[in-house]
Amino acid sequence: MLGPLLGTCSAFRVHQPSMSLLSTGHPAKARMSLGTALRGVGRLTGNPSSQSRRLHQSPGHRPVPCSWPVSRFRHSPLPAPEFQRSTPLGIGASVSVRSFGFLAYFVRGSKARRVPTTAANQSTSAQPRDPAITPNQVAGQQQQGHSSETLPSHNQTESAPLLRASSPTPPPSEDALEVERNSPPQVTWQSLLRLVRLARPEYKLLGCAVGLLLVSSAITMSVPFAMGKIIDIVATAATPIPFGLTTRQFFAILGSVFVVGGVANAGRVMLIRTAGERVILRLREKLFGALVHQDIPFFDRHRTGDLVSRLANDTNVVGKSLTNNVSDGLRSLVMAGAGLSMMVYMSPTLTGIMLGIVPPISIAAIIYGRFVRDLSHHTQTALGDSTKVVEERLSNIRTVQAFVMEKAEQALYHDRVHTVYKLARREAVYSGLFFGGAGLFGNLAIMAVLGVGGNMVLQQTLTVGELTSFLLYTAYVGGSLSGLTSFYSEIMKGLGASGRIFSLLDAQPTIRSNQGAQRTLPALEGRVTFEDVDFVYPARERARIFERLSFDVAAGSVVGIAGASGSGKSTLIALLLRFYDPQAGRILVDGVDVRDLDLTWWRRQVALVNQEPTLFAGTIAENIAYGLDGFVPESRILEAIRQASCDFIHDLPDGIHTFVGERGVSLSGGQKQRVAIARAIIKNPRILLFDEATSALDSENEYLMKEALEKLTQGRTVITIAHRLSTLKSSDLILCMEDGRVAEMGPFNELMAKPNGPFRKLMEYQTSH
Ligand SMILES: Nc1ncnc2c1ncn2[C@@H]1O[C@H](COP(=O)(O)OP(=O)(O)OP(=O)(O)O)[C@@H](O)[C@H]1O
Repeated sequence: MLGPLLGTCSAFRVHQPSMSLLSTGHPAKARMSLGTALRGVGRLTGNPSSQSRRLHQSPGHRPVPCSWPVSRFRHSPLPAPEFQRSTPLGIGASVSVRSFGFLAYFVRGSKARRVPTTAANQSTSAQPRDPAITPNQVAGQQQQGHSSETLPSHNQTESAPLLRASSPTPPPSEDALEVERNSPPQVTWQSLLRLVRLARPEYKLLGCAVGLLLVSSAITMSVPFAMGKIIDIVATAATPIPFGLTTRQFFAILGSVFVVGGVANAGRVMLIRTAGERVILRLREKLFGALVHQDIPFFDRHRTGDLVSRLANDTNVVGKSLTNNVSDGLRSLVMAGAGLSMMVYMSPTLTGIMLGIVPPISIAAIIYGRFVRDLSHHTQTALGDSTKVVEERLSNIRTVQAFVMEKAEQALYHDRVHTVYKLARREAVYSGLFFGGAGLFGNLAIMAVLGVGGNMVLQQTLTVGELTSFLLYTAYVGGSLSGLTSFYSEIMKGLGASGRIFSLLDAQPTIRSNQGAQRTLPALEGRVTFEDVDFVYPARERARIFERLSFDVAAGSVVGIAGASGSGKSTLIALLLRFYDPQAGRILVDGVDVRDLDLTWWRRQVALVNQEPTLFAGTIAENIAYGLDGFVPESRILEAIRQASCDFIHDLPDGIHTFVGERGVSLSGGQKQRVAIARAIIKNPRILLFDEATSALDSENEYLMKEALEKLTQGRTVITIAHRLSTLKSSDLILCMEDGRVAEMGPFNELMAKPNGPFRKLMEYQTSH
């Protein structure tokens, strides 16, 4: 009796790889992985140089606004080990482990909901929020199990809010923001429907794919039956070939059917993936569009790393869950149903035995699997922490090397990776026991079926071929059930990811262009008035910046703003540009409240040169033309370069087509500032805002720039934030800021003539230090 049974077993083992090839649904399963995420980001990044060079070729082309920091993704969470994966232990292990996975889906599903964002999101922002805490302290605290996010902010100890917002939505507290960031999204029927609606435009592709899926699944499910028949034909000459076919004809037909199955499967995979990529493409475009239109308080609340992760990872998860996972789930459903029916058809007794053994073992496996999975989760978290160190230190390598901290950083990383190693080692031991046990019990279950089935063969109530078919169907059903469990958890992941995406898509900016009276002023003169302005930053509502701030800047005048660091000089500019709205009071331009102006029109009247000018990865020409619509002639760029005294550009080998690197890294601070000034000048704005725009220039270049700027400022209102005496001297009017209010205001000489005046004291302090 054992002979045929062992023969059956070994035949199964030999055939298993080829069967798994036929059952392409599972090997082909696309799971979210680090590689996928990086590929996604790679696509987003594109080739900046090639993109940027097109500026002057295509009218309407705008420079690439930014390049995505690929490094932020390098620590994307690695997928946790999946316990339902087939093992090299043979059929028993494969069947039982997959079956355990089926019952374990509740565990994974709930976990997927509990941990919506993992190391990827945490690790992207390792900046300490409390300025009093150094990076090393942060690192130390993280090592003790606290992430930088949980560090108490010094503001939390401050007294109750000084001001209440009069804006439509009250600013959320920092704690509330933390909760918002960490809380899992709501999974409801509406969100499920909304998720499904994303795939609606792809219904043609998906419909064809489902048709092909049914064909390929039907053919795949005929394999065990056909194999059983072949074994019976070969083993017993008495078994007739169906439909009176010859052996040759039988194999030819079988081969042709398999070819059809292969073609159908290939078509299914191609169509499904194409549909998935199209969903991802649309989602990414929509999401990026929504993000760039958000107001600045939104970006104060959300960390860039989180947003990038949603754009790259979550869109991918959603696209895949709607297409690949649904297709795989459907395939699993069809195959599990058909397989179980065939099992019952072949032998109800053996089916009963199988169903009696697997569920109890599966329940035990769920409990153990949960324990091992939690261990794995700890390992992933520790891995995320260690990745944070790498990312932060490598992106700030100049600081690390300048402070000769290489060895200290190495030691810190050593500690982190050793923690990961210890957890991973523990996980390896328990996982080994898990897989070993699962394989053993699976094989025991198979043995039981073989024992009973063997007896049935001896009693001639079952043929050897039928027993083989039965075992093959068992394997197929096991695999399909496993597919169904991952289908559930993938859909859950998709729902979680779509919830995070929808929350961004639904976010309504409080400051946007299509609100208010949307006025434009035909002849803007440029008078700027602050009238009793109260302001707190929404993300830090307990720290008042301005209280009843009032001043008036005449049209066409040059105003210098002085004040100690942190006195709110840059905040003035942020308010003027409507990055924020004041909670009380008004900001007027030519007597009109800026909130009544069309935002796009208003921002086009103003040009800003920042303290730390931001250049984008692209050429100098593209950076200068940034903000202009349509085709920009080279002559216009050269004129702006001349006006901004950017002569250094002509000495560069590629001139205005020199690539400036990410964030303009290949230019010096002074050169970047001059390019930024050219970028402001080319806009020909009515109001020019300089936020310490010449601070990075040496004395000679500052002098040259000053001369150039004097010409440029004629006929415009210019507001200059400056610390340097030389810059302030040439202003028509000086505003000296102190404690959120204008402490003093007047011409330079007048303010300097007051022996104890705040401005004079500030200047004296600066010149004596
Ligand atoms: N986005 C923000 N969210 C919360 N608080 C902010 C934000 N930006 C600035 N602040 C705070 O507002 C205050 C004023 O900052 P601001 O940048 O206007 O000062 P400043 O006078 O320009 O300083 P400096 O001369 O050093 O550039 C500071 O206490 C700063 O910490």
